[in-house]
Amino acid sequence: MDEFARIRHWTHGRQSADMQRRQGVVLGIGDDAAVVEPPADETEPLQWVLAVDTMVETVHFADATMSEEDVGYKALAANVSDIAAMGGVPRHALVSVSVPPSYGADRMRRLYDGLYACADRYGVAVIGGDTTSSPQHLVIAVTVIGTVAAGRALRRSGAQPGDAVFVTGPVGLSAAGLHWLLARQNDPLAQPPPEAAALVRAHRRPAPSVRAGQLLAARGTCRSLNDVSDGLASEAWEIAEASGVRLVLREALLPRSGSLAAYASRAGVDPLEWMLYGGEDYVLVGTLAADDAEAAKAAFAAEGLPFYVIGETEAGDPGVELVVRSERRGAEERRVPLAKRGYNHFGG
Ligand SMILES: Nc1ncnc2c1ncn2[C@@H]1O[C@H](COP(=O)(O)OP(=O)(O)OP(=O)(O)O)[C@@H](O)[C@H]1O
Ligand SMILES: Cc1ncc(C[n+]2csc(CCOP(=O)(O)O)c2C)c(N)n1
Ligand SMILES: [Mg+2]
Ligand SMILES: [Mg+2]
Ligand SMILES: [Mg+2]
Repeated sequence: MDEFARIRHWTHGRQSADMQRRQGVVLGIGDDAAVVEPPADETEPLQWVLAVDTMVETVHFADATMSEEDVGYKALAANVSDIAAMGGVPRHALVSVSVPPSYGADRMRRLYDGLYACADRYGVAVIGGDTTSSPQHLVIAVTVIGTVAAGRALRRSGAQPGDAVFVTGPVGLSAAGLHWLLARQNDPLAQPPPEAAALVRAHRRPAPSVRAGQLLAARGTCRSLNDVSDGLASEAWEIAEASGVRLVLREALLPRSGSLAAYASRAGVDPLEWMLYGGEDYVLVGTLAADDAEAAKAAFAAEGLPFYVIGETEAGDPGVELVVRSERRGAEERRVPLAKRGYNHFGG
């Protein structure tokens, strides 16, 4: 199959005309560029929210860690998560792939099966992309375009002293899943522990907090927001530096997953390492006015969504601290500074 036959094989007839129409698509895949109608919202004016993120074979995934479907799903989900982290509604996606000889047309078709599954899950219209060959590794870069009510986009920079710090889901599962997948690679006969399925799923099929981001944008009390790609500590540091505040996280308040605890104990690893520094969780971390924390939690619960208050902010030099969980009741609170560490493509 040549380049053009491949593109057709991967994308032709994959999304309903209805879904494309709902997102204002006038002209989708097939011309020099896509054409979309700006969405008309009857209640309030909108602004565009735009993001791009890339995944590279051997850096973000490998044959041992992800299926083709998983790669396509996660490439779009990671971008949808950036739109969620602004409080936006994801609408359109452009997909750029650089394809090595090891990925034939049918392997790529499976990648698009996963990508379209994610697109349908979040109501995103795939409207175009780009295709090149690659000498060795697969590279996929997805651009997502969304909207937010004008002036309501949630930034990293609005945290104020006295805010409550929250997360919209548990952290550390994806890193634990990756740990298991890499361990299995070295010992293919190893029996999966019972908790492996949940951890591997968290790694392969992240569930971006899109509805949560929208609820937060609509509340008007959320002052800062970020999504967790590089690890909770690193994203908390980004909020601290952008806002000029200190974030104080409490170990005892961090959501604990039974699967994570069980696997960490089996692997002889402190689960806190994965929770703080693992990354690829694609939950949201942010701050909101402390007096709205209880009501926000209730509003989330009413929609079946988790919301965990995990600490508070303080005035002072930007930084992140952890209040360590004490073994003894009534013991004096012990704080440790958290390193500005996490996944970083160039070390440091
Ligand atoms: N090569 C680049 N050229 C221009 N802007 C960039 C480039 N790389 C990143 N940015 C911008 O820098 C900011 C931070 O990007 P970054 O990729 O660190 O955030 P993220 O996408 O939330 O995190 P991650 O990529 O780890 O998931 C964004 O505004 C992004 O648009
Ligand atoms: C095979 C393999 N090795 C390592 C990792 C871990 N990893 C890669 S990128 C990243 C942070 C997010 O990326 P970005 O900052 O580019 O959004 C993490 C935690 C993986 N997923 N697969
Ligand atoms: Mg990025
Ligand atoms: Mg982000
Ligand atoms: Mg990153």
